[in-house]
Amino acid sequence: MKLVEVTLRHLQMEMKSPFSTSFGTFQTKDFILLEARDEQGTVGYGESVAFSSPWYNEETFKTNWHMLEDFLIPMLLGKELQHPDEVNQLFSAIRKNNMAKSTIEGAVWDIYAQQTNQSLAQALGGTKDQIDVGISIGIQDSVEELIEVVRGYVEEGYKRIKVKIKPGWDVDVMRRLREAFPDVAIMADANSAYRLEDVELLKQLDAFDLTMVEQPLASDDIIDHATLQKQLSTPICLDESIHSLEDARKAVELGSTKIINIKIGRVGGLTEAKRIHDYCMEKGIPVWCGGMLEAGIGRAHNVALTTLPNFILPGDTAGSSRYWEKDIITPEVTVDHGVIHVPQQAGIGYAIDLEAVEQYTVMKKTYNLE
Ligand SMILES: O=C(O)CCC(=O)C1=CC=C[C@@H](O)[C@@H]1C(=O)O
Ligand SMILES: [Mg+2]
Repeated sequence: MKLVEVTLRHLQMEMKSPFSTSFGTFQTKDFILLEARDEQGTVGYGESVAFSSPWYNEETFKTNWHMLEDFLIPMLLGKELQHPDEVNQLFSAIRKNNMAKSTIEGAVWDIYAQQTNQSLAQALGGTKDQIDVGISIGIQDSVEELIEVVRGYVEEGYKRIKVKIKPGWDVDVMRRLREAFPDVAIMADANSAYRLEDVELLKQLDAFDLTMVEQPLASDDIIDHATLQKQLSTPICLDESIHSLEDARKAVELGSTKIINIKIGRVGGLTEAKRIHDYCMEKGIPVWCGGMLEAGIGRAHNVALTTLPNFILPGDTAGSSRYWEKDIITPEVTVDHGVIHVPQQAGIGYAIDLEAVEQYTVMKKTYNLE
């Protein structure tokens, strides 16, 4: 496999409804869709999950474009590859910039799966033909509104409900949610909104039988989460703190986390995501696939990854229609009573919808061998 042409597109899509977290509200998604073609003419797609501003991590739409244009595409164009894992090795010479790396690595995995005539799920070692999924709900204007939104998704059959918490929107909200839904799997995502000094408040969450509390402390912390976990009965799940297999190993060895939210972009691609999955399976640490409000290509990669056996907790891969009036893939990702049926075709199993892509394209640039 040898990439001979890569096209970057700036796509702009409006979310059906704004998504609010402890860091602010998200409505318009500006992101990079990457199309790679190899010498046999096979085309693969990757999607950058970097947001326009660096609120989730240090990467942005613009830093990703710069890294792809000036470093990552030139490193891969014309390079003979036997397996997508080689991309992870090649990119180890570049510090961080995981979401940029993941964008092109995902396209290489897509090409590889097509050329070996297997689904991306099979190429990754996936074992499931359907996956359980949950849904992540942003901060609402009132608890009453949150309860109604949750009720709708519970009735749709989503297997787990994730809600955002932050100081002033936490214990009372979770108590009222648990009272309204005594038997539903509920988790909370704090996006680093708390400090170790908030331990007494966070301990109050133990009363609500949450499946986990995600990333309560600083986004680059592992030590304080270990101290906090010793005082909480609710399992801590790390998201932002885990950028690599090494981070996962340190967090598990220190007891900082009992569950890991794997996001392909955050860890630099599917190869590293699989390595973290395999390590966690060996250590008895369950994982699930987080979401970054992806469009259809990123969503398709999440579906494939979630077929690996240690993805035993429902992830955040809700259906396309939850986010977009019209997604960039056909068919769209659909959820059937909390279950996604995994496509078995070669590659990602969803076709690109070029009409929708053109509709959302702000600009594009093609890079090929000189
Ligand atoms: O894609 C989805 O539906 C999940 C989105 C989601 O919960 C998040 C996306 C990005 C940052 C956070 O707000 C949050 C997360 O941390 O998991
Ligand atoms: Mg999170």
